[in-house]
Amino acid sequence: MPPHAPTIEFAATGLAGERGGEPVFQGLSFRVREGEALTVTGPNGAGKSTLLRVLAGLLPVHEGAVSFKGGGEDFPDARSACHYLGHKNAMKAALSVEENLTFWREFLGHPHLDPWEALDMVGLGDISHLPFGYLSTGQRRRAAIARLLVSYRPVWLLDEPTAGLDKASEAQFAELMGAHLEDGGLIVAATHLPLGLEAAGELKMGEVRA
Ligand SMILES: Nc1ncnc2c1ncn2[C@@H]1O[C@H](COP(=O)(O)OP(=O)(O)OP(=O)(O)O)[C@@H](O)[C@H]1O
Repeated sequence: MPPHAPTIEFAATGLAGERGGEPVFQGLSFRVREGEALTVTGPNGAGKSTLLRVLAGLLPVHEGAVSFKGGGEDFPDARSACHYLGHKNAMKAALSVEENLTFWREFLGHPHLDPWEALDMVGLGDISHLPFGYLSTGQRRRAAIARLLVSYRPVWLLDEPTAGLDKASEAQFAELMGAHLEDGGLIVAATHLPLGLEAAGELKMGEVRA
């Protein structure tokens, strides 16, 4: 990276989010810079998924702000800079795994790895021709993880990314996250499980509302 390149920074300031007109969290602030990871923890219903959806621009900011700096013309704001991996895998069951990734690569822009290359990285190279609907739960999650690799976005917002993965796939995903951080990306991940990210910061969310 050139010495004077701006530092990438993703931040929330005084953020509040709602669900169904009810407040879920408020007054939440954090800052994550390139190469850094933040894990979001808390009990069921604490608002982790709601927070990630607000950060991704999929739910409105009720109060406060989400900001992204240093992305230049390619990534002028938070919405354009974020990959969002939610609970659902966002793939069409009838299309092959490779066709799904080809669609996402074109849709999301900033093409990065070829679909076959990304599928190799998650250990699905041999079954890229199968309809997504034929895959096992863990294989589906790995295909969804490959989506992060076919299109480049500096911020990875991950909601329980390792749900359904076996130990070997968890370790493989930890390596992919590490490589993304080394490349100057950043990660915000909601999780109940350790993700194998060294030196990740932690944002603890509060108790479930009554
Ligand atoms: N569409 C919705 N309408 C109304 N309330 C909702 C809606 N979606 C979620 N909620 C409520 O918002 C609160 C936060 O839910 P959220 O899914 O963000 O929690 P979470 O911390 O991700 O939980 P988990 O650990 O179980 O995934 C919960 O009380 C939930 O019932």
